Amino acid sequence: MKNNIPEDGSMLPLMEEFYTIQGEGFNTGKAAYFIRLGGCDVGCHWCDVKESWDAELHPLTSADKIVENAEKYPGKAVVITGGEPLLYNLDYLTAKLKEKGILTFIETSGAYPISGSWDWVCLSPKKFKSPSPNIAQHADELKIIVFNKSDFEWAEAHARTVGDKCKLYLQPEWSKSQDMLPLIIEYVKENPKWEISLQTHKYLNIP
Ligand SMILES: C[S@@+](CC[C@H](N)C(=O)[O-])C[C@H]1O[C@@H](n2cnc3c(N)ncnc32)[C@H](O)[C@@H]1O
Ligand SMILES: Nc1nc2[nH]cc(C(=O)O)c2c(=O)[nH]1
Ligand code: SF4
Ligand SMILES: [Mg+2]
Repeated sequence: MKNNIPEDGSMLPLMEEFYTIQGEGFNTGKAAYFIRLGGCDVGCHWCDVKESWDAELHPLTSADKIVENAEKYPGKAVVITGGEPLLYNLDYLTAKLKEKGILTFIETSGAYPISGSWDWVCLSPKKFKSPSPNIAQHADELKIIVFNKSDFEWAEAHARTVGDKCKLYLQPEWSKSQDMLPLIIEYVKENPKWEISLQTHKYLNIP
């Protein structure tokens, strides 16, 4: 029990859940049910969901209830995000989802050790709190947020930590997109192992 949150993952602080289209990265364009867990201590100054940071503001919800909600939708994939979802033990939630034939995708900074059983791991490491040891080996996708020029070198350092099959994405920080996109475009043309990821849901005006 940490802050009244059971460590077996049976109850999780749920900020919001919504059925939408994955807007970012490899799975862009696919229908998915998003489960956003509250709590994050990474502290990215440009984070687009700062309301998620304080776990205590988000009601503890049973993992069974979350699965029951996810099951109602025709899209058979969930994205577990936050906040930082790996603050919690996700073994129980992901096992139940998979029992129901639902694909499990995660969005994580990697700041905490991996738990859960995943069909797709998007690792988006942050300068503000380094990824935990070995998490890079689990990444199917490395998604680096580009806030300034120095982030390209930082991206390459992280690319050296992931496996050969890991997809590599550069995603502009939303408020810096205008300035960073021309640099990202040139970078990808010169270094085609990288691809561009955009937050397409923000252009589409969907959650
Ligand atoms: C809000 S985070 C939650 C999951 C996890 N804490 C993480 O950072 O990966 C979801 C995704 O949004 C990205 N993101 C957050 N704020 C952003 C911003 N202002 N511009 C672009 N991407 C952003 C993160 O890097 C991450 O890939
Ligand atoms: N449509 C949509 N796609 C997303 N991909 C990652 C998101 C996130 O906040 O984790 C996100 C989100 O908030 N909405
Ligand atoms: S790690 Fe993710 S949720 Fe936490 S502050 Fe950074 S972008 Fe926001
Ligand atoms: Mg988002």
